[in-house]
Amino acid sequence: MATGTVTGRTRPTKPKKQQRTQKRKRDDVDVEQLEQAVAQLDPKATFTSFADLPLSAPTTAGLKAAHFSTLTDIQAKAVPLALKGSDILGAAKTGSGKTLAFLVPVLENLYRAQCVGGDAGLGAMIISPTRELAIQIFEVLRTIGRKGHLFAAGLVIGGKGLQEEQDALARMNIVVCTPGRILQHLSQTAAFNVDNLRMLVLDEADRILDMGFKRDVDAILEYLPADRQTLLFSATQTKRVSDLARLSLRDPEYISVHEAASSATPKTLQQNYVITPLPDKLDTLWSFLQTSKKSKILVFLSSGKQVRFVYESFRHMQPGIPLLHLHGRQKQTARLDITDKFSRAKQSCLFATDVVARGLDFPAVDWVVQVDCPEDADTYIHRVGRTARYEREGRAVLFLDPSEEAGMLARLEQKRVPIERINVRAKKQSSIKNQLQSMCFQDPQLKYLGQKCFASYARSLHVQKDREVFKLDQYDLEGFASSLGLPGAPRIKFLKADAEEVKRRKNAPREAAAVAGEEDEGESGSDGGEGEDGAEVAKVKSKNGGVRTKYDRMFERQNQDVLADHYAKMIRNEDGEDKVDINRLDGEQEGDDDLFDVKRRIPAGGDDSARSTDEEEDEEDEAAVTANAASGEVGGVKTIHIPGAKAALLIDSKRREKMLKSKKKLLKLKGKGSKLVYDDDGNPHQVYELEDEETFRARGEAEVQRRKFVEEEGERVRVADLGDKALAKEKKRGKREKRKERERAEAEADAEGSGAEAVGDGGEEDGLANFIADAQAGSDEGSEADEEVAEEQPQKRQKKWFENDKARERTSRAEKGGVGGREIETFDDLEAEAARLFCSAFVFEVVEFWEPVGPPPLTEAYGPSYFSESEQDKMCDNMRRTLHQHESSVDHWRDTIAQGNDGALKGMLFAICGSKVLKLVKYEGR
Ligand SMILES: Nc1ncnc2c1ncn2[C@@H]1O[C@H](COP(=O)(O)OP(=O)(O)OP(=O)(O)O)[C@@H](O)[C@H]1O
Repeated sequence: MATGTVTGRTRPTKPKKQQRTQKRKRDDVDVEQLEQAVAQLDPKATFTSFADLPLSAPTTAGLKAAHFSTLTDIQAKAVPLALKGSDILGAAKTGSGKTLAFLVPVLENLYRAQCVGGDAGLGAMIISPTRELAIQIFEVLRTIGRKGHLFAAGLVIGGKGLQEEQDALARMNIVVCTPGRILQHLSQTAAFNVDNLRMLVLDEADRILDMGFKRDVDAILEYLPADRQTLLFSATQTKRVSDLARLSLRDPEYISVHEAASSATPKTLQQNYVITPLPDKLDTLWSFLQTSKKSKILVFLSSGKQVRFVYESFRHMQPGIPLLHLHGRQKQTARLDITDKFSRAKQSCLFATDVVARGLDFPAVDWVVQVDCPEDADTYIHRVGRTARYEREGRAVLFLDPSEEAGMLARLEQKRVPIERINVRAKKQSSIKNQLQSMCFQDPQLKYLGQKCFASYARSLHVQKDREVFKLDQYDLEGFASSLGLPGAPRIKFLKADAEEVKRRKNAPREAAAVAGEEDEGESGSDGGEGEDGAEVAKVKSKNGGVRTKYDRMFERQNQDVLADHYAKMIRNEDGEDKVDINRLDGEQEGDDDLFDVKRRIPAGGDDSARSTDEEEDEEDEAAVTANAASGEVGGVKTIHIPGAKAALLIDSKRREKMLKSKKKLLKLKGKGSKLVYDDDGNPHQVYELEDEETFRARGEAEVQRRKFVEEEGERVRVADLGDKALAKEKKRGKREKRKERERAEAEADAEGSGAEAVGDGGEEDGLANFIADAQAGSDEGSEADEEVAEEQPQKRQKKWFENDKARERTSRAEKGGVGGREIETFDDLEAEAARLFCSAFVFEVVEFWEPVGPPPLTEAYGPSYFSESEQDKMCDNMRRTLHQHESSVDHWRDTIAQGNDGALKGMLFAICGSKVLKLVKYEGR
C-alpha cells in the first residue's frame, strides 16, 4: 500500500508497473473467491482468530507481520458483520482493539471492490476527533496494509500545506482525517471526488457526533454519497436516534461486547479516588509524583492553561521525574514530538488536557491521575483507558474536591465504574504552597500563568453541565488561587456561554486566534476538542458556519489595531477604550492593577460576527467568573454584554502579525511593569502588600509610630556605624603595617647599594591591573594606599630603577608644568600619568579620535566581555613593554603632557601601541 501524509503513490517504474498488473490479475481471481467466501460467511458464528475469516492475502500477511493473530472480542463480532457490508455501531472497553475492528474491513471491502488506483477515487474516509489519534490510526493502517495492498492512503489533518494535500487527495483511496480539515478540502479542493466513497468510519464516534463537531460533521455528510457503509466505534457509544438519523444508517448492527460486563472499564485497571480539597490538589499531585518517580504517569488537567502552569511550576521545583506537557494549542510538531517522547519513555510524567483522553495508545502507562474532575463519566472512562490497555495492568486515581464526591461517584456507579476511596498518607504529603508563592512573586510570567490557570479553571467549572457534581459555590476558589501562589483570586467574570457552545468553539480552528501569539490560548478543557482539528478552516468558514467572505476579512482588518485580548488586558486603559465593570470574587470593586480587566475598542458599527471563536473563549477564560458581590453569589452567572466588543479583538492577518513584530509596536504593547516597594532589607514587595490605612491606624497614633520608627532606625544606624568604624580602623592599620614593611625593605636595599632591581609599586608581576589602579589613585603609592596614607606621605616617591640625576633635575620643571601638579620624571611616572588621563573623560576622546582607524565599535569596545581576562593582560604587558622600549623619548612625552597637549599624547600613544590604545581604553572602562 502506498501511504503518505500528503502524497499518494509515487510514479511506479516500468517493471513495477508490470508486476502490479500481474498482481492485479491474480487479485481478480482472489477477489472472486473472497466474494464467495464472504457471501457464505455467517457473521453470528464464533471466530477466534483472523485466520477464521475470509481475508485477502495482503491483509493476512500484514496482520501476521504485525503479530496480530487472535481476535479480540470486538474484532470477532464486528469484523464479520462489517465484511458483509453492515452498518455498525461498535462499543467496547478502552484498549480492546477497536482500531483493527474497522481497519480490517476497510482494507478488505475496498480490496474486494477493487477500489484501487487513481481512477477509483476515494473509497474510505476514516474520521478521528484529534490529530494524534488520526496519526495513530494511520500508522496501524500502514502496518497492516504494507504487505501487498496497492491502495493509496493518506493522512489529512492540517499542519501541512493545503496545496500539497490537495494534489495528493485526488489520488487517494483511503483517507484518515480530522473533521475540520477534510471539510475544508471537500469545499475547496475541486479534484477531490468523493462520489465513489464506499465506507465512512467514525472513530470515537460519540465525540465526533457531539455538539463540538456537529456542524462540521453535518456539512461533511452532505458531500458524501448516501449509499455507503458506515462504521461507528467508541468505548462509550452513542445510541441517540437523532445521531443515527443524521448518519443515515441502514439497519445498523449494535455491537456492545462489554455491555453485560460488570464494569465498563478494563478488569486489569485498579481505580481509586482521593478526597483532596481544591486548594490542596497541587500539594497532593506533587507528593504523588515524589512517591512515583519510577513510573510512567499521565496527569489530566482541565485546560491548557492549567497544564502550562503546573508544568512550568513543577519543572522549576525539579520533581525528579522527566516532565512533559501537551495541550491543544501547541504547535503540531511539538504535539507530535511530545506524544512520541512520552510513548518511548519508561519513566515520565505527562501533564495533558483531554486532547489525549481518547484513543491514544501510549505503551505501558502505569498511572492515570485525574487532577481535575472529568466533565462526565464517559470522559472518565476514556481518560483511565490510557492505561491497562489490551490486558495489561494499570492504575488510575481521581482527585475529588469534597463537594464533587457524592455527585461524581453516583455518575461513575451508573456507568459501572468500580472505584474505591483511598487516603493520602499524611507523612508522605508535602506542601508546595510556599514555594509556589515565592516563585510567583519572583517570576511575573509564572504569576501570569497562574492567573490564567485560575481563570481557566474557574471558567471550566462554570461551563460544566452537571451541577450535581460541580457545585460552583462550594469550591474554595480563594484558597485555590493562593495554592497557585497568587496573592489573591484574580478578578474575573463569567460570560454566558453554554457548555455545548463552548465545546463547539473549542473545535474551532486556531488560526483565527493564532496571531494573538501565544500558544496557550484557549482551551477549557472539559472537552477533548481543544481546537485540535482543522487548523485551516478559518479560511473557509466564518463563526456561524458560512463561508467567510472578503467582506468578513475586510471587517476583521479594520480591527487590527487592537491587541490580542490577553495582551490588551495587560495594558492600561489610556485612550478611551471601553472598560467593563467587573466585580471581585470577594465583592470588592476591582482596582487599577487588575490584570483581568477586559478592555475593548469598540469600532464604529462593530459587529459580533467577525470575532474569532478563540477570542471569545479566551475572553471567557480570562474574564470568566464574576461573582455577583451584591447578592453574595460566588461564581454566579452574570452576563455582561458589550455591544460591538466581539469584533474588537480580532487579529488574524499576516499583515497584523508583521506589525506586531515591529519593535516600535511591541514597545507600545509592553506592559508598564509593576511597582515594587523595597523593604529595609532590600527585598522587593508588591505595592498591595503594604498595609492599608485602617491597619496602620489600628497600631496607634501616627506621631507615636513615627517617633518609634525614628528611634529604632537611629539605633540601627548607630550599631551599624560602630561596626563600620571598627572595620575601617582595622583596614588602615593593616595598610600602615604593609607600607612600613615595604619602606624597611627598600631602606635595606638602599643600604646594600643595589637599587637596580626594585620594581615599581605594585610589582611588575601584578601586571597592568595594579598599574592602572595606582594611576587612578593619582599617586605612585601602591594601590592599597588609601587617602589617609596618601595624606600622611603626599610627596613620597620611590626611587626607580631608571632614575638618574638628569631626571631628578627635571623634577622642578615637571612640578611646575606637570599635569595635575605631579612630577613627571621617570618612565613610570609618565606611564602612570598617561593611564590616569586615560581613566578620565579623555578616554572617550581617544576612542572617538581613533574610531575611523578601525577599532571595534564603541559599544563593543566597552562591552564587558569584549576581551577576555588573559587577552587584556597580554595587551597590557605589550603596552608596558613598548613604552619601556621607547624610554628615550620620555622627555618628549613628559613635556607633551606637561604642556597639556592631549592631541599630541594621543598621537604618541597611538604611534606606540596602535590599536592597543583602544584596548587599553577598554581595559580602563572595565
Ligand atoms: N488482535 C489483537 N491482538 C493483539 N493485540 C491487539 C489486537 N488488537 C489490538 N491489539 C492491541 O491492543 C491495543 C489497543 O488497541 P486499540 O488502540 O485499537 O484499542 P481501542 O479499543 O481502540 O482503545 P480506545 O477505546 O482507547 O481507543 C493496541 O496496542 C493494539 O496493538
